[in-house]
Amino acid sequence: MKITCNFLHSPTLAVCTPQLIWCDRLNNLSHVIFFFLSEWTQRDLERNENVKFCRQYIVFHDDKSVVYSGPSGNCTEIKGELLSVDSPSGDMKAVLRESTIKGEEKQFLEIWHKNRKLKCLNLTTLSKHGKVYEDDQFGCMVWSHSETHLLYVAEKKRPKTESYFQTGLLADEEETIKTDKEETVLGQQFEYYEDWGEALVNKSSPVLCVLDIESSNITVLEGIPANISPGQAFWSPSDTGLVFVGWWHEPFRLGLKYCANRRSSLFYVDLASGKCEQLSSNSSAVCSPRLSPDHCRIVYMECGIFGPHQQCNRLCMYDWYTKQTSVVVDVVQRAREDGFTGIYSSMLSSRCWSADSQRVLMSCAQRSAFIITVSLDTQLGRFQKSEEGSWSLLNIHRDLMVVSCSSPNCPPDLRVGFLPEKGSESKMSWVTLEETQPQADISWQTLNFSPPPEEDNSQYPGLDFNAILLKPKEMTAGSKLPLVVMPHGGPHSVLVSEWILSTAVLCKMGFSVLLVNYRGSLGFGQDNILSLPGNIGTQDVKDVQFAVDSVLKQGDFDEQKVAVVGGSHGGFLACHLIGQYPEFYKACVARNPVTNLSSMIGCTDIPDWCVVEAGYEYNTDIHLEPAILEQMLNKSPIKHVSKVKTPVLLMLGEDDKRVPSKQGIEYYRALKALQVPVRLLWYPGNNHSLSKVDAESDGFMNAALWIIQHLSL
Ligand SMILES: CC(=O)N[C@@H](C)C(=O)N[C@@H](C)C(=O)O
Repeated sequence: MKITCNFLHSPTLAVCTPQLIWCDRLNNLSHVIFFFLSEWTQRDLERNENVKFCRQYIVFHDDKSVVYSGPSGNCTEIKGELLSVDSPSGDMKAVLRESTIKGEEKQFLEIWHKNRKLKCLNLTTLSKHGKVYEDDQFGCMVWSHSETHLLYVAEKKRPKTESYFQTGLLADEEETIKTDKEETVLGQQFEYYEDWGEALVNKSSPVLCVLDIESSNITVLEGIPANISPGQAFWSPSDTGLVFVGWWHEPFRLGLKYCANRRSSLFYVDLASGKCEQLSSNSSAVCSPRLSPDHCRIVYMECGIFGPHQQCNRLCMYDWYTKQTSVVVDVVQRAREDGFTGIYSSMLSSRCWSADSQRVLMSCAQRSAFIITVSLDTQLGRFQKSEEGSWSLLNIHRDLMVVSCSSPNCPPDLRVGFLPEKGSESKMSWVTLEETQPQADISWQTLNFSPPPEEDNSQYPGLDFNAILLKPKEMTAGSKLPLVVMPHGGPHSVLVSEWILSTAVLCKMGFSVLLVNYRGSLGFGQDNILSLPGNIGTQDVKDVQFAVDSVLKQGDFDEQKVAVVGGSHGGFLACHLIGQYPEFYKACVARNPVTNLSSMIGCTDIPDWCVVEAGYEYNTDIHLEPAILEQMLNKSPIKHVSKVKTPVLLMLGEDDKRVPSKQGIEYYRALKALQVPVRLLWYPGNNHSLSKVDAESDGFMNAALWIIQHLSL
C-alpha cells in the first residue's frame, strides 16, 4: 500500500508588521498595506527533519475591513533560527541562531536593522550564561519599548569543573587548565542538576539576560529570589524593570510540560534598585502575562496548584497604576446558559489585546472545538461559534486578527479579519488568504453522550461528554467499516475538531476513527475535570466503551474489526480497554503508555500526577502509605493484564521522562509471559511524544500495518 501525503504542514505563528502606507490616488482612498509573515513547519521525510518555512502575505485594508489580500512571493525555508522578533516599530529584528562550527554547536544573537545585519554576538564564546531558552515554557525574546535593549532567558552559567584526579591530559591541555585554574572547581564534575522534566531536559536554573544594543553588553539580572526560576518575561511600562513569571523550585523541581498547575506567581524586578516584588497570589499557578497596548494593565491566566495538571483557568488582570488585581473571567464549573464552558488555553497568543486595550482575545477549547473568544472587562462575549472546525488565534495587530482554521477533513488555512466594535463581535467577517483543499472523501461529525444512570458520578452528577467520528465517504455496498478508537492522553486534555494528519490518513486508508473526549476532558467545565481523579481506570474506560458501543449501534461498522490506539494516559486507556473487554478489541497500539501507577511514581517527572489521579492529595513531603500504592496498582492496566487476548504493539521513547519506558517494558514482559502477541518498537533519542520525523513516520506505518494485520484486512 502506498500512502502519499501532500498536506503535512501546519502554521505555528504569524508575525505581522506594518510596512508602509499606500495611497490609492485614483480612488482617493487611503489604504494601509500589511506584509506579514507566517511560519509553518513540515515534515521532510528525505532529510529526516521538521523544516520551518515562512509564507508571506499582503493585506490591504482601510482600518475597518480588508480590501485585498493574498500571498506575496514563494515560501522561504528558515534555517537555524531558534527565536526571531521584530522591534516595536518594525525597524529592527533580533534573531537567535544556532549553527554548528567545526563540529560544535554555537548560539549567535543577531541584530538586523532594516536590510542589513547590524551586529552578531557569539553567545557561546562570550560565555555570560549557558544556552538561551527557546521553549514556550520559559523562553522569550523581547525588545524594550525604547528599542535600546533586548531581554531573553538563558541557563545560568555553571562553573568549570574538574576531577580531583585529573589524568591522561596532553601537555597543552595541562597548560590551559593552569591558566583557567581560578575558575575551575575541583570534584564537582558529577554534580547532579535537577531539570524541569520532559522536553525541558538540561533546563535547570533560568536567568534573565539583557543585551544593551548600542554597547553589545550583556547583563545577567540579579535580585530574583534564589528559590524562584524566572521565565515568560517582558518589559514593564517605561522600561523601568521586568515583569516575569516565577516558578518555585524548592524543595525540588517537577515536570512543567502539560503541567499548568505548578506553583508560580507574577513578579516585577526593578532595574534601578534591583528590588523584586510579587504581583500575584502566593498560592496559585500563573502563565501568559500580556501587557495592554496602553501599558496600563496586564492580563494573565491563573489556576490551582497540585490538583489536575490542566484545569479551567481564571483570566486575571493586574492594574499597573492602582496595583489592584481583578478576575475578568472566573472558573466555570458547569457550562453557562449561553454555552460558555470556561477558559482552557494555557497560553495566550503573544499579542492578544484589542487596540483600545478594552478587550482580550484568545482561542480556547469549548467542548470539542477551539473557538475564538473575546473577553470584555467584566463579561465574556464570543463569536465564530457557528462555524465548523477549530479556530486558533495566531496574532492581532491594531485589531487586525490572523487566525488559523482547520477541521478533521480540511488542513489549516489562514484568515484575516478586523475585530468589530465592542458588542458587535458576532458580525465578524473573515477573508481567507489562501484556500486549502478539503479532503472530500472524509466526513466527520461530533457525537454527544450522556453516560447511563449506573455510570453517573454521584459527586458530580449529570455530566456529559463527546466524541468526534471520522468516516471515509465512499463505502462499498454491503461492506462494513473497520473502526479505530482513539482516547486522548492527559487525562485532562481534549481532542478538538481540527486537522490531525494521522487520523485523516487512516480515514483515507478506509478506517473510521473515533476520538473520545471522556469525562475529565478540558472544555466541558471544571466539574467535568474534577470528576475523574480517583476514578481513572473506571469512569474514563467506561465512557470510552460507552461511546464505542453507541457508535457500533449505527450499523455502518464491523464489530469484529475494532482497534484501539492511544498514547500516555490514552495508552493507559487502550491497555485498560483490552484488559476489561478482552474479546472486543482485535488490535491495540500504545505509545509510552502508563501501565502501573505504583511503579511509575518513583521514576516520572510528575509523581504528583500518580497521587492526584489515584484520588489522593499531593504534597512535596508526602509519605506513601501502602494503601495508596495499593490503590494505584488497582487502578492500573497491569491489574487486568491476565485477561488480555488482543495483540499489542508498544512504541517506547528511550528518553521519555514523563512515562518512563520501563512502564511499557513491564507490560511487555507480562504479555510475553502470558503468550499474548506483543511487539515492542524502541525509539532511541526520542522522548514522550515520539515526534522526531523518523520515529513518527515509522510509528505510524507500523501501527497501521499492525491494525491491518490483526483486523485481517
Ligand atoms: C500531564 C501528563 O503529561 N500526563 C501524561 C500521563 C499524559 O497523558 N500526557 C498526554 C498529554 C500525552 O499525550 O502525552
